[in-house]
Amino acid sequence: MTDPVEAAFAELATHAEAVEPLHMRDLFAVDANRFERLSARLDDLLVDYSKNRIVPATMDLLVALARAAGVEAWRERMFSGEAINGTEARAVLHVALRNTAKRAFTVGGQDVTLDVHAVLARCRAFADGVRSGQVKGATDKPFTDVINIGIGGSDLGPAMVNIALAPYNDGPRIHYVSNVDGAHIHDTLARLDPATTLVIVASKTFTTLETMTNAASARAWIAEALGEDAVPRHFAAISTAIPKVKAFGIEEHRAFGFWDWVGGRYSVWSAIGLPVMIGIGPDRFEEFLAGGQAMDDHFRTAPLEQNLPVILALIGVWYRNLLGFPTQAILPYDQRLARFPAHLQQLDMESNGKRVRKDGRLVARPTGPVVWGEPGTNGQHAFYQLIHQGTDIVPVDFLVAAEPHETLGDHHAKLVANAFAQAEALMRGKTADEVRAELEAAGMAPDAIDALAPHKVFPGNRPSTTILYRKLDPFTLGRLLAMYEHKVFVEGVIWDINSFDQWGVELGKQLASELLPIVKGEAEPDARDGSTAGLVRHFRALKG
Ligand SMILES: O=P(O)(O)OC[C@H]1O[C@H](O)[C@H](O)[C@@H](O)[C@@H]1O
Repeated sequence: MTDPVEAAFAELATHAEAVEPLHMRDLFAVDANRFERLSARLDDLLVDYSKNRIVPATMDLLVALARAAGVEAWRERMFSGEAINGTEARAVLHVALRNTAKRAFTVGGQDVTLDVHAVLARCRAFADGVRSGQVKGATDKPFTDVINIGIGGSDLGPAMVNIALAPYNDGPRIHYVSNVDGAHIHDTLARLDPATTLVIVASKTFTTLETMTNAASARAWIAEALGEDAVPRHFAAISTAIPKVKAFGIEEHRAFGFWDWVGGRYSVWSAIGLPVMIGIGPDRFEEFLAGGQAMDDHFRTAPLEQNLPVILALIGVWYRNLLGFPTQAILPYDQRLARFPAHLQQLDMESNGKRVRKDGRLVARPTGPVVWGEPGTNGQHAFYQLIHQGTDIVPVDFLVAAEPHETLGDHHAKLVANAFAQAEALMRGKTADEVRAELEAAGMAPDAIDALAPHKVFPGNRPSTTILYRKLDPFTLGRLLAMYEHKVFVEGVIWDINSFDQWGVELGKQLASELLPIVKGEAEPDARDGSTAGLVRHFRALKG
């Protein structure tokens, strides 16, 4: 009997042959309702996917693929706390962290709701204390600055949210140090006064080399300036490994826990969000959580055909597997989403950058794309050339707010006009006839037109999805982030991979610990490969 997923892919492959030659210009011309047919919304949040290389029948076949892959059943398995992260035997329940409606979530038969809300209440009290100045440093001064020391999921999520919600930050300034490169912590500490600085060490495992190295340097900075006794007053920690936190010298009442059923890249909703909470306040942080939950409810209950994360995932699968596009650009026309592409890069590439299926067999087709991006309009003046006229097709997500936070002349209208113009240009393109007519009208000689015209042609038919929302407030940011999390989940289900482990980061860590004594000159590189040995020797010679 044919595998139903393979059968659905086979049908899609036949369909793709019919769709590939079609140009979106013509599809819009013949279907006045294409936008209505190929867009979906959740309240103010609109996903316009009509500028993609699909016809309505494509979505029917893709939804059939999702059903064949068991997306609905897997979704329930996730929400019901089953250990769907098979290689680590863990549940995947970040949705339980944004449970503002206090629904019951269980892991291994245990309701985790009380635990989640107990930690949230402790975070809330601590954040309020720091914000009001009740929680003070060792010299009785309130904290003006907070440094979050973490990396990966313990950095990107909160750092991204902090920038996104800057207009709501009415608390201390929040800084993020992640890289083990001493330049990062050095340049951050150089601007700060230890007497008014709180350091949060954020690490799920509390063993990560970068974080522990930076934490030790920050600890020495505090101890040197204010004395060893000041350390407990200037430190807090967020981790699933509370005994390790205590061993570092951070007191239990300053330690905020989370659980192994929260993946690092999904942890901003947990105590890992504490620096955000200190910045914007606990009430605003709860609005962010509520936004996440609103998207969870939508994802769990909306029919697949109208389900925003499912639609985004299916378009992703269509491009990756049927049309063979290798990357996905995230281009927010919202400057405060500057780190959103980097966060989604970790979310998507660490989750779906997998080559074996859940049962260990090699995957049948390509999995996660390379995810990248920068805010518009900046990217327009940098890399959009390739998106418009390069040889690879790059599917794009544009993110646009209807309302800005500031009323500054016509900045926002210009921003939005550019976003819509890019989507239109990618879709329409510019034909050779149009180019020639334009050049003729400008009075160019026929020979010169012949030479220049090919360079000025835009093939068009380049796909984009536009995500339009009222305003980038905490609630909306929560919805956007949860939407992409579920998108990645759905794609992982279709590809039959485990989206919740990350073994691919381990080998480099292992080799770095072997190479450290060699780099330091305490051991010789003879046993390494020729390149590594050569690099070590040249490095040693250069550093003198
Ligand atoms: O929070 P930590 O345990 O310090 O881990 C920090 C990060 O490093 C790891 O190598 C993983 O790739 C990430 O998923 C994780 O978020």
